[in-house]
Amino acid sequence: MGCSGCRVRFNLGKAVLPKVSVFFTMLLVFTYLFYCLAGVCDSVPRTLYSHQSPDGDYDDKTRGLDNPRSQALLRSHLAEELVSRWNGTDSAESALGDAEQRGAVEAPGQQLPSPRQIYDGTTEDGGNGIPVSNTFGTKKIPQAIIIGVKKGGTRALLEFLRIHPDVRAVGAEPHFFDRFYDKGLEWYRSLMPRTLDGQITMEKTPSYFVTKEAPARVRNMNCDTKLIVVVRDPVTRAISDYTQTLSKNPGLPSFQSLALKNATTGLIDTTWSAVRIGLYARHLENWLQHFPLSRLLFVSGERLVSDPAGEMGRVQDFLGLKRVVSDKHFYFNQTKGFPCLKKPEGSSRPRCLGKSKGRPHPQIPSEVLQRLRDFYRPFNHRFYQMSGQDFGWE
Ligand SMILES: Nc1ncnc2c1ncn2[C@@H]1O[C@H](COP(=O)(O)OS(=O)(=O)O)[C@@H](OP(=O)(O)O)[C@H]1O
Repeated sequence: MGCSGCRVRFNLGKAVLPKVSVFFTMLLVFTYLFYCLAGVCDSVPRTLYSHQSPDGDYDDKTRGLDNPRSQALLRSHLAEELVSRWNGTDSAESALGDAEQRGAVEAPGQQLPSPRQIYDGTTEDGGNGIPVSNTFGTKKIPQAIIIGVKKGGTRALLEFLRIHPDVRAVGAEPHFFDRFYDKGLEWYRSLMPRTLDGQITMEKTPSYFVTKEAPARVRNMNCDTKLIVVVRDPVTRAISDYTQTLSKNPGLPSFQSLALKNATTGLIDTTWSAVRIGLYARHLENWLQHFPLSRLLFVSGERLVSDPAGEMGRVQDFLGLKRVVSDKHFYFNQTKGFPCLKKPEGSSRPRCLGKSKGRPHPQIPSEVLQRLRDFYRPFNHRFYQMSGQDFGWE
């Protein structure tokens, strides 16, 4: 009896099953299309999270994003993703480093990276190995910008900040306020990563600090923008700047022939950008025409190397962030001679910034160094007065 019943059902199934399965397939397809049209598919996490939870558990937890617990969870996953971004720094950094160097030698308007390339931090090969398809949150104009100085340690600061779960930043330098201002604010905003409530959007473009028009432009965007300047002894900074250009143009004249107008008189050539950028007091004057001092934070490039956690504490306070980035995130890499990020919990290996950061500098004759120190001294003192901080450069 049981057997015949089965047979009957089996026979019946044989005849009806194809139609039923077509019906259910169509039903599933239409339901899916309906949900997509209703916009639900857009909120489903894609590549960024799919690898984190193959069992689909993560999707269930993150669907209700207006729930603060879910947002916190998502932020912690973003933090993991950002830490792994640092861990991929060697490959990513060479692309970024190249992009930065290109920026130093190319005319404005050339090699404009696409918004997606800028967001990924890969302006050339597009392949830094970071899955970025975060579809949560909204793109906002930055609330805080690292405006300078070139070769001050701006990349290190940005990368240290990026491990903070409440910071989201563009990988490469957008150069909006100096080169691409005519693209408009919407273009600029489109370059930004998406942020959730409570997260800060940031970017770094060190040339803003020395761009005459930049302060008024940033103020027009938002007069409450927080501005961070990483400053470094202007003599070392100039040599670092020269070293970068030399790495691209091995035939470059010597540092001293570029720094001095006349070797006999020892007159400094202030038209050389490597020298001019170090006149911090002059550039700061320009910014103070448009922003109160309280909107600016000066980070010591030297202390960012000798005490990264200490400087990061100040930066996080200034940005109104919880002090998440601390001592436990850093270790000093003897081979590189710089602080690097430790292995973050549950993530992969420790990483340092790439080869273009922390390069050996050429030897400069001591009398040229002395001449430059004498030249910068009054400007440095003026800068200490204006900023209310003594950076101890001598
Ligand atoms: N943790 C860590 N690792 C490596 N390098 C570090 C770090 N902290 C600060 N620095 C210093 O950063 C200098 C490069 O500065 P920037 O990143 O501002 O350069 S750039 O303007 O973006 O090209 C770079 O300059 P050079 O030493 O001349 O290469 C470094 O001295």
